[in-house]
Amino acid sequence: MTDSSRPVEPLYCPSQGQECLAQQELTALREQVASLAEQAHTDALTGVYNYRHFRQALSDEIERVQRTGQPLALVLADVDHFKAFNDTYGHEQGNRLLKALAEQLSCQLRRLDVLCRFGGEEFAIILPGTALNLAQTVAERIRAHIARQKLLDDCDAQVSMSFGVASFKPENLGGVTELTELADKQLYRAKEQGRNRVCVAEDGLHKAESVTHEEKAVLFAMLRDDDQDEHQE
Ligand SMILES: Nc1nc2c(ncn2[C@@H]2O[C@H](COP(=O)(O)OP(=O)(O)OP(=O)(O)O)[C@@H](O)[C@H]2O)c(=O)[nH]1
Repeated sequence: MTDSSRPVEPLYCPSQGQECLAQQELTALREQVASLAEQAHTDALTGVYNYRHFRQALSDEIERVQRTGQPLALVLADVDHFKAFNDTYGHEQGNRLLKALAEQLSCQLRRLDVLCRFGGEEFAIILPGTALNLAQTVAERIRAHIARQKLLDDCDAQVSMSFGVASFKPENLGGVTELTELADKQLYRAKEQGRNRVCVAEDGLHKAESVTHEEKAVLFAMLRDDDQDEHQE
């Protein structure tokens, strides 16, 4: 049943007031969409970028390296003995520590660097246009900064972080996963060697672990030749 006494509102009224209202609604909607998009890329606890954003940003940067030949470095940073911190001071205080660390890391970086929470107590820092030796210097500076910082007003715990650094070169095969693994290996070494230190994937490691397209083609040709020789014998 319809209420015939109620005036039917047109979907669109070309009077100025209606247009204004529609414009306001559109603006509000756009803001909501932008805010949702931002949330999808932000870590809720620390406010830095999340893992999803990390993979996207690193992939974009690798593509840029392949186009421009500019250097690119990745740093993985992990809080030392964070479980012990949580056990001693509580999970909430652990959360506050992660927030404080994200702030300290971020204030040590340039605007174009990308700081992300990689997961748990681990952060990733993408350093565009940065060669390996410079990335090592940056990681070392951050390490020293964190180690001497009083991170929480109400807690005297001394906190340190370990760092793994790797760089991407256009001649390397692989992408996001391979570069992340390289940095992660170095982070593991830093932990093994006693923590609160920076370990770096030497250039030699890149070259030894990667094979160019040309080298691959030669290797396959050699294998095919061997195969044919075996069949002929
Ligand atoms: N408070 C808090 N704790 C977290 C969060 N994410 C992960 N953790 C804790 O971080 C701890 C990480 O422990 P481990 O992986 O053993 O590492 P660790 O104690 O830092 O030891 P090393 O890395 O070897 O120095 C675990 O106890 C997790 O529960 C978080 O968002 N908040």
